[in-house]
Amino acid sequence: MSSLPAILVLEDGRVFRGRSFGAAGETFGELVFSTGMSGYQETLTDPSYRGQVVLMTAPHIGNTGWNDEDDESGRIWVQGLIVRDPAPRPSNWRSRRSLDEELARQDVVGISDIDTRALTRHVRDRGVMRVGISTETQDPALLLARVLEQPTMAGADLVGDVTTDSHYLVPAVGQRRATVVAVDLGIKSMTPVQLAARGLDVHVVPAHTTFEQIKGYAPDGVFFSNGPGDPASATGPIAVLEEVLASGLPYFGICFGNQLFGRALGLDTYKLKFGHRGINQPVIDRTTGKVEITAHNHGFAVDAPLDRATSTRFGEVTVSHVCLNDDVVEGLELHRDGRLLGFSVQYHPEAAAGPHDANYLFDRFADMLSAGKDA
Ligand SMILES: NC(=O)CC[C@H](N)C(=O)O
Repeated sequence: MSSLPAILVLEDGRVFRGRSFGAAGETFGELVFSTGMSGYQETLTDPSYRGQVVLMTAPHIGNTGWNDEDDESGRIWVQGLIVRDPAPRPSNWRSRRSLDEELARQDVVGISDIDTRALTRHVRDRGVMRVGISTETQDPALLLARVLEQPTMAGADLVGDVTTDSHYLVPAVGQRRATVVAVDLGIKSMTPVQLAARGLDVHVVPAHTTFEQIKGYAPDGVFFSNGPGDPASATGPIAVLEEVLASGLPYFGICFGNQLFGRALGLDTYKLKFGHRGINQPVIDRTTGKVEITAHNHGFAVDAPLDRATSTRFGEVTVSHVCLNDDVVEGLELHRDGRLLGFSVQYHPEAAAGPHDANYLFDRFADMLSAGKDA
């Protein structure tokens, strides 16, 4: 493992010193923390982390190395990784190489030997902010000047960086029940697999696909995925979603897809102080009163009244799910003429690593699409 010294500078001038981990060099992004005790490989390969430097609050990271199965996409997307204690020797039957080696192989700069508890508490007090990590300079003032030149996450339009170049089909497993177009705003590999497992033919399409092109696949419903950046900046996909809703096609959205649903319905989105990132967040389903333990990765949220429905030009919107930690909106439902037309969640029913409490949402969507076909 490399023993180069490295420094970390926050945009408010706070400095931490550690050691180089993964690739040497310099990197910048928005510093966010994830509280998952496991799942670092899935976190690093989640396209929603584009533009962000991730701090893992679990102190020992890399224990199970890096395998060939758990990636959520084709590469690591985080701008950088901050850990306390990297595992010097991975131990797992699936491990192919160490986390340190994989970071270096993909040229991702990391830093270890950081007091991650102090840094997390700082971010929790002051809010998320830009950060720089460097092995190239040990001068905090120099690095700080470069941190302050970086773009902020508020206003960031990053979907174009992560979306697929072209259409692909994930065919239904078993008997085909219906067809869905899944708009890839940064989709994770498990999501089409979960949909296909429920008998749906899944046409995954690039983020810039028009409504006319979507209709060309003759879908029974439309899905919008998770994704990076500020939902307010995704004006193209929001306009397409408005056309989808006007057409009456059933809709399901996850995370970014929940935020864009909110915006298409005329609700606002806002930036959270430090976001939700982890795999044990309690969320209440307000229809059933049941609590789900869920995986989260979001820095923005939908602003909607919890206590009443909102009338929109597409129908009545209600908040279906709420986070029990802080009352943040975690799900929306749209009803028109007494019928459920669309729903979305801010958290991740496809969670990996993570609990599977929310898996039923994929069943709900598949049932909705096949019911629409029979009607
Ligand atoms: N996982 C996601 O889809 C994240 C959505 C959005 N980029 C946010 O940070 O809130």
